Amino acid sequence: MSALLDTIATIRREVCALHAELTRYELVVWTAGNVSARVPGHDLMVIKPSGVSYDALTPELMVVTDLQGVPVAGDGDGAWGNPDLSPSSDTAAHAYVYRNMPDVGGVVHTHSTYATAWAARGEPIPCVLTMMGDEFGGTIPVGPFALIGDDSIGRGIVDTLRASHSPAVLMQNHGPFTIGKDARSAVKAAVMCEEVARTVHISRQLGEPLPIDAGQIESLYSRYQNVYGR
Ligand SMILES: O=C(CO)[C@@H](O)[C@H](O)COP(=O)(O)O
Repeated sequence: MSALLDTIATIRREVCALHAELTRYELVVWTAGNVSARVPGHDLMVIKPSGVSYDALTPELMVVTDLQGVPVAGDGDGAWGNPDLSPSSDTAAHAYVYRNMPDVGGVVHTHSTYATAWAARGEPIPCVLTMMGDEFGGTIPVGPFALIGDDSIGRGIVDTLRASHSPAVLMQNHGPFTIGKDARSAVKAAVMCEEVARTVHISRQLGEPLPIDAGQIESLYSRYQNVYGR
């Protein structure tokens, strides 16, 4: 049990710290965005509390839930988190992803401006930048319109991302959700998603961006995923 408590304490620190990246890269306003991480080897996840300012977040305020999104009380000494706080309102979507994508260790949701502008139009972001080939392996897809409150958003994320290399999906009229092998990777995908959404939008103001050949996209993706940074 103490090994699990140590693991949860570490993940709470990581998840808390990663929320500072959302503000650093200006991906969120007010409290509208969230990071979660799976607790490896357990049917548990750690996510931010709902409606708490980013600058007020501390590791102790992170909420531990099961993979149905239900907060867990732990051993009653408060070591698993503050039982008085509700988990993020997007918890059900994060939990659905963890239940259905076993290799995913982190999930991020933002309403970052340019990516959400594409989502509002329901338009996938075409792969016209080498950075997109590297990180997304092609187009960033659009997921269905879905309301918060049940598994609809999670199902839309999983169904869309299973059919794609992309770790990012633009949920229609809502905003981006990103996944990664861990929470840091999912945050990186959220940062990259906003960056390419902005660049492709600006490019379009100048004319029609040039497509990249599918074979070249595969080469970019393969090098970046398997060689870059090793
Ligand atoms: O999209 C929405 C609400 O429509 C959410 O992303 C919330 O804005 C997230 O807030 P928290 O519950 O995580 O504080």
